[in-house]
Amino acid sequence: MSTIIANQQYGKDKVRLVKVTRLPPDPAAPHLKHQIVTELTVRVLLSGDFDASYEKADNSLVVPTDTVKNTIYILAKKSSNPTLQTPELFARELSLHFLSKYSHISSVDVLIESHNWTRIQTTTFSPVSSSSTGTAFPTTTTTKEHPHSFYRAGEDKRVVRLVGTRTSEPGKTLSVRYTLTSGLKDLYVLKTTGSSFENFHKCENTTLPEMADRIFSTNIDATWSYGPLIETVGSGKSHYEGLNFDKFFAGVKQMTLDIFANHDSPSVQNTLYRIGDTVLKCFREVAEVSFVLPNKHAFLYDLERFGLPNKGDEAEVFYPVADPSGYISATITRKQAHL
Ligand SMILES: O=c1[nH]c(=O)c2[nH]c(=O)[nH]c2[nH]1
Repeated sequence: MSTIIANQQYGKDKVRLVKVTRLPPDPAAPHLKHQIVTELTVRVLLSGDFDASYEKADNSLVVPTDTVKNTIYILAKKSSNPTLQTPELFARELSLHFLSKYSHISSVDVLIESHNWTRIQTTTFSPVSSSSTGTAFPTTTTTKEHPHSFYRAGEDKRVVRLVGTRTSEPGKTLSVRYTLTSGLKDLYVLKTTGSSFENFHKCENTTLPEMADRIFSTNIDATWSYGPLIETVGSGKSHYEGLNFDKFFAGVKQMTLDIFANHDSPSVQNTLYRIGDTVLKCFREVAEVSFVLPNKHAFLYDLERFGLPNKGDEAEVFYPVADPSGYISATITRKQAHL
């Protein structure tokens, strides 16, 4: 006989949902329909007393993955964070729902990706005629946020992974220990200078030249965690309450962009470290932060063959390659004071 020892989880993956929130009309412009949109991709995996379903084909305790999917949509409708714009809060609602409704579930693993729908700024164009040519050039006059139209600003996503584990006896007041990481994914950035890679290790296998100036392009994944989070339902005691997740997300994204842009990078490794160090200095609540920064290479195209200079200060034409890329990652935390 065999036995299950790990990874006993099942549930629904890639559940896609869009939620539209209708805001109350503005008395000054009641005809405008002010709305908010949130698009999420959700995975919910359950663990618990399910060995019999794997080992004995006994489905009596198996909450169908179809029910899991329905529950995601039902809670999206009923959420007390109605816009779903803070995915950490929706993840907690999902986790608490499954743990409180099904006493044989011991742990709920929720993964949410929130897609980057950004409100469109519309502009009123006033055509201006050029006196010499008579051509009409559009010049902008006013810009305003559109009440209900959005564009996908990028493939970057806000991500949350929450594992809620029951710490109380089934049937008693529910206490939960959460492991929570927030993050951002696929933040694709590029700088055309202000990046170098020099004085690296060399051996007979090395062909890479010293690079005093290069393109730096990467697709950033960052995740950060908050230390232990514990909640006893109904007690008013929850570590979750005091955390401003939107502030952390906006802050980490902005710090990442600022340091990427402003720091003269001697290597991807050092830029990664500087971003992490800044996040930990600015946000005491963040216990550790992890990054994955693929180094997406763009090589100089050899135009010398055609008598065209394309090196050093005259380097202008490059060819970006999808594969292979460098892969630079690290998890960073505060140094412990020595006792
Ligand atoms: O920033 C870099 N780090 C590396 O480790 C590396 N290796 C490489 O070939 N190019 C680069 N660039």
